Amino acid sequence: MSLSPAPDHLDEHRRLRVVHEREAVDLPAAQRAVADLLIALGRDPASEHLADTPRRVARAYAEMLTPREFNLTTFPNDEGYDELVLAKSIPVQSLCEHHLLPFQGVAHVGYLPGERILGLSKLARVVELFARDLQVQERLTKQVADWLQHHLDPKGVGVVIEAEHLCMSLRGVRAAGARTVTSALQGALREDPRSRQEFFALAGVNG
Ligand SMILES: Nc1nc2c(ncn2[C@@H]2O[C@H](COP(=O)(O)OP(=O)(O)OP(=O)(O)O)[C@@H](O)[C@H]2O)c(=O)[nH]1
Ligand SMILES: [Zn+2]
Repeated sequence: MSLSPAPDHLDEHRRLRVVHEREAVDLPAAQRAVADLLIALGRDPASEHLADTPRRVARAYAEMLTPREFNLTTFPNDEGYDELVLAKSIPVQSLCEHHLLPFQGVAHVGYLPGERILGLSKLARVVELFARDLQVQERLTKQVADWLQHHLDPKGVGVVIEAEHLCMSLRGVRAAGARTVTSALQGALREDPRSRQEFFALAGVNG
């Protein structure tokens, strides 16, 4: 068996440019708002220590809320691979929409291929596409599963996210170390108990 794809095979690679459709962050307005917040917190934004803080914070939020663009590259599933493909422990960093504090952890994203298989890195890119937003973990989990089902049209999709929310560890209930687990399933992983169990076993979660 040759490891290099035949030239006509290369032509069948399909790329879909994925860009996010969210409103761009208004940096000057965000900067003014951070300066106002510092004043409200009893701090002096004109002091030498804090002079650059509004600009830094505005840029930090803009970065955390802006996913990178990417190509969704798929390949024909010529060998008819029909077992699970699972990317485990993809880092997830997002912002809780209630407190604007980070939540972070890992995502396990799997699918049962149909006609096409996906470039492996794209599973992590899809997680980032939805994580760089103001989120709740449940919505993030479901958006990743629904998007993959829609764009890849596999036989099934499974997503598990395990994350620690800083709003639950630094403040409020102060339950440091508590991790929240959410899952979203589509297609055969949702309908077929054996596939579902296999997905949760491979992801390391008791389904
Ligand atoms: N379901 C869900 N809740 C979240 C998520 N992130 C944060 N929360 C919760 O959102 C809730 C907001 O509750 P509120 O009572 O309005 O806010 P709060 O007074 O700051 O709540 P405490 O955190 O309990 O002090 C809290 O229970 C948070 O733990 C998430 O991703 N999913
Ligand atoms: Zn929160």
